Amino acid sequence: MKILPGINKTQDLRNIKEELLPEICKEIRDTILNTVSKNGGHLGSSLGAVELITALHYTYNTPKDKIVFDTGHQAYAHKLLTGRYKDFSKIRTKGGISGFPKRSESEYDTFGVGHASTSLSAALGMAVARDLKKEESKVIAVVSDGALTGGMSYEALQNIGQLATSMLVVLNDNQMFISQRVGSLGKMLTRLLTKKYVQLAEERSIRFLQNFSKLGNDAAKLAKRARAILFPGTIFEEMGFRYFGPINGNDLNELLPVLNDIKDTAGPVLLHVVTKKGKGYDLAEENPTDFHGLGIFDKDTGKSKSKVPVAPTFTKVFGDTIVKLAQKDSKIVGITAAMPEGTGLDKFRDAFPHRYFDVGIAEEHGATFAAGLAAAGMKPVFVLYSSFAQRCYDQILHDVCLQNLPVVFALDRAGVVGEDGPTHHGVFDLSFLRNIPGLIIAAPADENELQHMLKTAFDLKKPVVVRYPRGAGFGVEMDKELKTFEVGKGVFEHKGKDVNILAAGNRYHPALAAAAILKKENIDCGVANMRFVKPLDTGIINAALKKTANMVTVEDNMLSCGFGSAAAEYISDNNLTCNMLRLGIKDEFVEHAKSSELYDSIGISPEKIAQNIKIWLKSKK
Ligand SMILES: Cc1ncc(C[n+]2csc(CCOP(=O)(O)OP(=O)(O)O)c2C)c(N)n1
Ligand SMILES: CC(=O)[C@@H](O)[C@H](O)COP(=O)(O)O
Ligand SMILES: [Mg+2]
Repeated sequence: MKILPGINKTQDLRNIKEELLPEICKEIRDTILNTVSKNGGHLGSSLGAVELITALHYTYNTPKDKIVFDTGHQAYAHKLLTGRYKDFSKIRTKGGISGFPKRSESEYDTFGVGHASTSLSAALGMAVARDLKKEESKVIAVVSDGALTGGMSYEALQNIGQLATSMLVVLNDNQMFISQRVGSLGKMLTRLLTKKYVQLAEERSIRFLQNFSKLGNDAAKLAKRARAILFPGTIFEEMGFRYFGPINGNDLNELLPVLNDIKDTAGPVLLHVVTKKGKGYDLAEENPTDFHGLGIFDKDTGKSKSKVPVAPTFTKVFGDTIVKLAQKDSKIVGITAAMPEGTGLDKFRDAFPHRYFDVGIAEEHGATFAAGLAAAGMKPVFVLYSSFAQRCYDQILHDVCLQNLPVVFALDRAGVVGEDGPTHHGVFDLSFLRNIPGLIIAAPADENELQHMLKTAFDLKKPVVVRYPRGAGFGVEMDKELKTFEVGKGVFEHKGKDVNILAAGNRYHPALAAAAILKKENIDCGVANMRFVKPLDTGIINAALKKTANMVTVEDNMLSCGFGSAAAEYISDNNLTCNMLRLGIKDEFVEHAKSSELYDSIGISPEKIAQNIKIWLKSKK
């Protein structure tokens, strides 16, 4: 008889005898593996954090005590222990529970996550609120080694040290990001894991303290400083934390007594736990990058069961093209914020290791680092997911565009991304970038255009954003030779006499399909491939309006301030006569579901574009 299905709230867990916890952890692991193999999702981090999450809920009085997860891709065990066992089979599916902690989903989800490095700030806010309200509760932030590389984490650490309020930071150190860990912080953590080193450093510190004890108060200060040099774990201590660890975070026998011991410690405490990414599933332990986040797969063999796309992904085309361009230009350097595989920059890394930079989960730094490289004559491309580019708005504006520095931003995962949901949809970039003077924003229609657009971006010697979606291309023919597009010029072949669609980026091919549907109903619909959102091809707008006043814009971005808005601004500023329908994302966050389902529900799939146009044209008569 299974125990896990009977746990509906964490008090049920706490009522269970400690000896049964390993069995519960096993059930959690089996459930995670079975479900992720069917639904896809974040496997390795979740498997690695099973004991840690179980021990935290067992020790602390949740939900009164608050656990704040960082990034949230490791929290499946938390979902299973907090009343979502039954819903777990629908995780990441349309209408099902989210893959990330989400406040609207459960009182146990204290803070919504998806983007890294927020846990320390959010947990501090909760701890301070508790103090101000004179309440009694504990606050625990669970942050992994990767998330700790993000700048926000340091901003929070120094503020926590300053405020010195009681809270626990659990550093879940699995020595991995999605890819191999990078950065000097990781090196420091690795040193801490070398037990011999730790013991030696501790002994030396104690001897040092004893030798200087006759110096009174000064000795303590001196000794503290010396300890920081001898025992690097004390970087946290120097920032105002009491540091405990490292302990084995996959061993309940180590976790439970330590958590119990430190539970009531006043002030900021940092507990360093060491876990194994993919724990309990050999294939994931051996290959944590492939099993970080994945689609459906056969759990016996680990082989993907997702349909193999016929066309190359945009990511692959980016990777291949950047290598091609860099072979001819030694000034091209590539930057990623901890996502070499996800962005396709791994190919560039392997070809040009000295021109490749993984800056960690540090998008803000990455953008200004690129600006510095450009200021010194290099040609940087910073490739990142559109939604993570939200992190570096000011760096793009203030450090790159204001100085007109030639940085190419390749924004992968622009538009809806599917099952990761609202934290990850890249549907804001056109809106938040379009207002930056001097920035060129390109939205290639397909994978063939992407390769030409990347060449164009470097040729322009200006700040350029090239945005393209997640997943496979449209299967169009790929030109062998790269060419340069004329900036701000699109393509408008067939001009419709009943209506014209102006399409941005990957909505061009669906718009063509929509026009074909409309043709069957005797509606003559033209389609323009805009290629650039800024500068806008206003010649296309003029040409379209010469044929008919009926104009439709379509984009996989927010309607507010997006591509359609740009067209509307031009029409209004020039007193043009136009009946306009703008298709895109209304003023709400897009939930998780398959991308195809989302295109449909937003109204920008071929069928829905055609249907929307038909209804709209009818309403005009
Ligand atoms: C701001 C931001 N940038 C990038 C990502 C993509 N991302 C998700 S998990 C991850 C690696 C996280 O490493 P770590 O925090 O150590 O957690 P682990 O995967 O090892 O459990 C990255 C880069 C993100 N979620 N948020
Ligand atoms: C948690 C996180 O931010 C990443 O793991 C992200 O989910 C990866 O997305 P892709 O699957 O699109 O690479
Ligand atoms: Mg990690």
